[in-house]
Amino acid sequence: MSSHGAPIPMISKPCGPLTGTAEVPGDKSISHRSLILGAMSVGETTISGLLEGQDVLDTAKAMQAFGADVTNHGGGNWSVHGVGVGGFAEPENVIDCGNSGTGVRLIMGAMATCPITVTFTGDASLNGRPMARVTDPLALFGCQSVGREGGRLPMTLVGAAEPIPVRYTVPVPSAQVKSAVLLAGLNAPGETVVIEQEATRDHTERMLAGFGAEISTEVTDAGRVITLKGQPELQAQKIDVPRDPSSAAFPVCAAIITPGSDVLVPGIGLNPTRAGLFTTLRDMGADLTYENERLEGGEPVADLRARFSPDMKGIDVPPARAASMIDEYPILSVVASFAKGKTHMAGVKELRVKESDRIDAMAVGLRANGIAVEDGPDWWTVTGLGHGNVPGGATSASHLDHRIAMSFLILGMAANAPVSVDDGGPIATSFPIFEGLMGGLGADVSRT
Ligand SMILES: O=C(O)C1=C[C@@H](OP(=O)(O)O)[C@@H](O)[C@H](O)C1
Ligand SMILES: C=C(OP(=O)(O)O)C(=O)O
Repeated sequence: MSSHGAPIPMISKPCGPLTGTAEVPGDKSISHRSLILGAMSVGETTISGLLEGQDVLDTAKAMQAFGADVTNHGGGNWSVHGVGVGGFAEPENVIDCGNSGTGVRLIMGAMATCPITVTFTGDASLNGRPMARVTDPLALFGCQSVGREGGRLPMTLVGAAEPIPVRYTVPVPSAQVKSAVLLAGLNAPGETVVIEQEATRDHTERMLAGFGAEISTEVTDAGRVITLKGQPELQAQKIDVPRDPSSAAFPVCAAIITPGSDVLVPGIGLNPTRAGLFTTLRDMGADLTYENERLEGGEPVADLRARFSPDMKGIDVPPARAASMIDEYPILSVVASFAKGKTHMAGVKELRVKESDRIDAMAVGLRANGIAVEDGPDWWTVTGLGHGNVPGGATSASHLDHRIAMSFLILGMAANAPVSVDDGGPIATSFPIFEGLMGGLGADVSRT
């Protein structure tokens, strides 16, 4: 992939209606957790529908380096023979998590209460992202760390030989921080308690319960209080990874902005901690319906039907919804460009510390394509021009950020002139079949 290699410039040209069925790959968050929890279990965990994006492949490789037996059986079917809670061996080499914040932060948590020393690194994007948000709470367990200035990778962690349990209030809305603390708590005696003021994606809690840990969540005035009993024996599971709502966002939004489109995106999880974008699109007046609503593995799932929506209006996106759509703001800003009026997005400071500063990356790129964007430290406003009025025509920098690259390529499908990105390589981290899938619906996306 190009975050370690040559850039892959790409172009997206205005296209006719997008039609057909878009089967998006497995959920990235659940795929990482399946491999990590499988590696911390006793017995063989089998996984179907694993996302085979580079982020997840890097986590698979890491689990192998910690002593788990990870096997790819083909067709998205994988198995992990775990080493049990506290059973991680010391890797012989540096752990390279590539572009993945989820991978590195969850793995740091998982090793922090094992008596091993591990050095972590990543690509230029990951090595610029803040890690103190994870190493600060891990220090409370007794895990030491030393990294570059500002708590950046490469970084070495010395796991606690005699970990103590922790009570920790997460200071930023982050499922990665919450999950790192919970995974560290697995190998500490007694109860580890994590308090989050804003609800973030709850896959770690749900999956830990599925693997047999004693974990409970109480909703209080202080927020969600999550209590985990340490040192359980996790039991291997059979996991069927659902399709990723964050990937579904791209064909859904493409259909909404491209004249004449009608696209079905089947089997998408509507866990309320993930589905904020779809609510927002409906609030803007998008023609997005949920068909065949059902429960799968205890989670709400539906087939999404997205149709061209010429009459959308800009809205104020409620800040309380931010955590449930945090990865979807870049593509929402593209849809907002085709709505009439201003879309205001506030309470989104976290966007500045993702694979790129996503507010800045989108603001600069949208302006170059003829859209007015204002921004401040934790907010931005996009002034939509309505359908048929978005100029396009520019080449944008993707900053080693898959969501920025995909968002601009979707913009090009409905703008008046083609839109290019300097590097589509990072798309392989989360959505390796993006180009073929969008092409199959009728989009004109290619490498230049
Ligand atoms: O826990 C996870 O799987 C993720 C949490 C979010 O990050 P933060 O926890 O930093 O908000 C999200 O942006 C990321 O894509 C996946
Ligand atoms: C923020 C993201 O991922 P990560 O933090 O795992 O790099 C993302 O996929 O949008």
